[in-house]
Amino acid sequence: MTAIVSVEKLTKQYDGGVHALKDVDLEIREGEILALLGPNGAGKTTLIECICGITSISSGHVRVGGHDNVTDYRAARSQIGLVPQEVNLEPFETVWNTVRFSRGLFGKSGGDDHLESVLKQLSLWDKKDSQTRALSGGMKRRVLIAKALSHEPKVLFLDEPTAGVDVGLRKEMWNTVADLRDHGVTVILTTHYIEEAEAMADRIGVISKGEIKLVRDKDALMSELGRKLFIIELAEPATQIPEALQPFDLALQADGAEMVYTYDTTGDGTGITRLMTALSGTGLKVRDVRTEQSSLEDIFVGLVEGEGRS
Ligand SMILES: Nc1ncnc2c1ncn2[C@@H]1O[C@H](COP(=O)(O)OP(=O)(O)OP(=O)(O)O)[C@@H](O)[C@H]1O
Repeated sequence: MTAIVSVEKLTKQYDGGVHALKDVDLEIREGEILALLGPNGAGKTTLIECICGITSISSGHVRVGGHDNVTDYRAARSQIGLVPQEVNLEPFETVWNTVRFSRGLFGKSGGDDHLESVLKQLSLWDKKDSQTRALSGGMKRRVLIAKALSHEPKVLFLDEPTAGVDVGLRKEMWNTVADLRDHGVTVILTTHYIEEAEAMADRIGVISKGEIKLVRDKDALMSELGRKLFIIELAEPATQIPEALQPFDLALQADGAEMVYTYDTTGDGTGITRLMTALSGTGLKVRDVRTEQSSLEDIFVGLVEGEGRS
């Protein structure tokens, strides 16, 4: 694994005493999409701003592409593209001039080929001569991404890319980000939306009260959560699991009124047919059956319990 960003024991205490980040360790892999999920005030923006060098760090180290973002600030910063939460475009400027200007801010001249390929990749090439005020909301957000990619960074940060946008635009943004990843861009995004992390990320990091609670491959997390409960409500409560049902490892709940079978949705078969066949031979009468599933939301809520709303 190559780490493009490496965060070591990062602490941030704002003037006034807020301890926004506590001993954060994080490695971001080249080519991945990492979603940082956390409730309001968890420290997501502070973490991004510390990595990007916008906010000073209190202690610890951040390296971007091997460059320390304090002692080697310019080199570290040049590797980063940052897409802010707010759309902050010059309304009367053309798309082309907007991205050229951003590139110039990093002291880079030329690069028209790069800018052309970025605009094409983001489906903005036919809008290059349009003023930004004439663009749709989705296009404006894509211009922000084009600006952030104008100086050829290695890693792109998106701070809540879909905050306050409608469902259609949100899906459009998900597709754009997936496409960027397919073109080799490393993406770190922050979000409140669990379904957004689920839709886009290769890995998910959960941050709460300034601490990273967990960083896991999404697929591993999902397969862990892929467990489902098949609940059999009995007409008469049972005092024990009948011998014939022992292989199914059932649990009794609700004072024996329910038998619970846990199965893995990612496996080949659920085993429910075999269970029901075995059940019919026991003489137990079934009132009803239902299924329940644990979700990423359950885990998330468990991890950040007691904090602001997500
Ligand atoms: N400039 C600042 N000065 C003092 N405290 C700050 C400053 N910026 C953020 N904080 C505090 O640091 C903590 C983390 O805030 P941060 O904005 O990083 O969280 P967040 O996870 O991005 O939240 P949100 O999802 O609401 O944007 C909060 O308690 C916040 O009030």
